[in-house]
Amino acid sequence: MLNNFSVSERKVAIIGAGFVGASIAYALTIRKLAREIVLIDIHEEKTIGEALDIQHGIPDMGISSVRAGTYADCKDCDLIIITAGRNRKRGESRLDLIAGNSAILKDVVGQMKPYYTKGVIMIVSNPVDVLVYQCTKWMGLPNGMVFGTGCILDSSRFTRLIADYTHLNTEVVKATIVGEHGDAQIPIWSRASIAGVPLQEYCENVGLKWGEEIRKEISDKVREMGATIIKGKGRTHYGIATCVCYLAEAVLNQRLTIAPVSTMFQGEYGIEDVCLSVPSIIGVNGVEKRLEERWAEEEFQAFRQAADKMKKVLKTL
Ligand SMILES: NC(=O)C1=CN([C@@H]2O[C@H](COP(=O)(O)OP(=O)(O)OC[C@H]3O[C@@H](n4cnc5c(N)ncnc54)[C@H](O)[C@@H]3O)[C@@H](O)[C@H]2O)C=CC1
Ligand SMILES: CC(=O)C(=O)O
Repeated sequence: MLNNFSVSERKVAIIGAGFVGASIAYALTIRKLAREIVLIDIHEEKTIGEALDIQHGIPDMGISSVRAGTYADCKDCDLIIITAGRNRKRGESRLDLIAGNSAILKDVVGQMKPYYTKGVIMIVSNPVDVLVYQCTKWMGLPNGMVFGTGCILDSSRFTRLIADYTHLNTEVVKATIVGEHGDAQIPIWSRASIAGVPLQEYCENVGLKWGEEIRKEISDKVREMGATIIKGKGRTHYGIATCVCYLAEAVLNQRLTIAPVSTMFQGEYGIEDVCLSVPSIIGVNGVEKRLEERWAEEEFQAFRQAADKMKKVLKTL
């Protein structure tokens, strides 16, 4: 399965040209990751404006053709990114968005599906784990071809906070959040490392204070980070745009990577019929495999609780 490569035309559709969709289009362009980017949104005039604005960058800094389009442009896309949907307001949780954004996703999938011929579908809209579940069921594609950005953004925040605490560059920190992109997220402290050295051992080595109090402070900050940013500026979009670029590179350039993204479980960790994030191998077919890692017992327990919580949420749909 991992060797099932095909030549990608690097055509990307982004459905939802709001802050997140436009930031993704901009980031993909300056990273030169796509040959063609089509923005699709119910607000046609705004979408044309976003596409023109991105197209007018210095040519040497971006080679994509960026334009506003329609659902017919989803034909032959290598990657379709869904960002349509409302953002949470101050004080709301991501799960408060279910009814509204699920209806929007239904509309989007209903309009996109007749034109879908191939390619991976990446969900960004919230609540991402719930919407990945619905889109997976509605599209009926092989497992992993629909996936959500899930906990990649949380893991990026986690990595940043550990790097800040240890005064190191983020590149040497390896740290992952799994579970829900939401309150039931789980930091996998048992496997967090600095250049391959377990985090606790590293801190002892360099004489940095370490223990439950510091772990809790960092975990709480990561869980609240989305809300903290929303309190400040009303939304988040730059962080997720770079995460999407990273994942798009794996799909479009067949650059296999491992990241904690959300897909439909099929018995891994004894869990099925629910979408959550675990470190997964990502390539041209989306999620090729969910890795089953050896976490600490309390991390497994928290993960199983996250799955139970998500199953209860799915029953309300
Ligand atoms: N997964 C993650 O880590 C993150 C997810 N998000 C989520 O991304 C979503 C988008 O956020 P923003 O771009 O800030 O919101 P926004 O309000 O700026 O943009 C949403 C866009 O969706 C469009 N839209 C609404 N209904 C549509 C439909 N039926 N068909 C096509 N387009 C439609 C709107 O016209 C609008 O342009 C939200 O659900 C937000 O919570 C945001 C940041 C991080
Ligand atoms: C909006 C959101 O889901 C986040 O920034 O985490």
